[in-house]
Amino acid sequence: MSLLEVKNAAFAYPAFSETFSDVSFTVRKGQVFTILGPNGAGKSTLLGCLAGLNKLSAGQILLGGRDIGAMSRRDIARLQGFVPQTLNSVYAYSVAEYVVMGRAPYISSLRRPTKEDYAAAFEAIETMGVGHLAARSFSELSGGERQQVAIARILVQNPQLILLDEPTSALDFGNQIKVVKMVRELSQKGYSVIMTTHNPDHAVMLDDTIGILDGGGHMRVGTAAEILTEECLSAVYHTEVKVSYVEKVNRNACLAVF
Ligand SMILES: Nc1ncnc2c1ncn2[C@@H]1O[C@H](COP(=O)(O)OP(=O)(O)OP(=O)(O)O)[C@@H](O)[C@H]1O
Repeated sequence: MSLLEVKNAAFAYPAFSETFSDVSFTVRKGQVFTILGPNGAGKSTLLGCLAGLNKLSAGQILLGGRDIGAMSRRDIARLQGFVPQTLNSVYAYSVAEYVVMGRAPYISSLRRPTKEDYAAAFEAIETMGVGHLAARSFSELSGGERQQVAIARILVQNPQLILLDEPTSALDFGNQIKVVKMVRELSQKGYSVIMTTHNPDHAVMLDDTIGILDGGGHMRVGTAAEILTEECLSAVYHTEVKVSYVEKVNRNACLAVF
């Protein structure tokens, strides 16, 4: 059984025409599914549907075999962690307090986080290389630092499926690659990951399944070799793209003609 099954999904914001329709794909344990597509194509909206936050107008999403529309937030959170694109914090939580909240699906409302919960939080903070930020206030962090801390919180939540909405958007060149490598490592450990990105090279590096939204509400699903072609990328991004093998890095690179 697939961990996630998306069947003929469609979504429309109230009073708007459909953002996307007839989107179908499955994600199994350990699989990375990268979502590409131009600005406004519906990547974040689709991720919101997969997280159970946006209600489909047609079709069905099954998480662990259950219709996500019929699941409680707590049940969803035990299986799935979501890092949205914008990370606001109204309260002045420290990074450690923010990350330990990832344990919430396992802590009853009457219990405070234990030493073990904090130990798991500090381990995740170290894994993300942000140990130096542990005592800082989350609301004072830069956008990129918040993204890294938010991923640490998801690691503490220990879900089977991790949804990352543009996890590299605010990151410098080195930290982008660090996050892409971490996604690959998570999949090797058996986590399933769905992430959106504006950089097709990230999909090349992850070399797994890709769904590309075309800006007209349709999603094409396939392997990196099937989707990351000059024809497909040039058509979807409305700019001439060349895909070239680069021996020095031993992979294809997607290059915009300038
Ligand atoms: N709350 C809303 N009400 C109405 N329309 C919305 C709402 N949120 C988003 N949209 C519209 O839905 C479409 C898809 O938006 P979405 O944010 O999902 O795109 P995206 O592919 O994630 O874009 P980007 O790459 O720019 O982040 C856009 O046309 C956007 O303007």
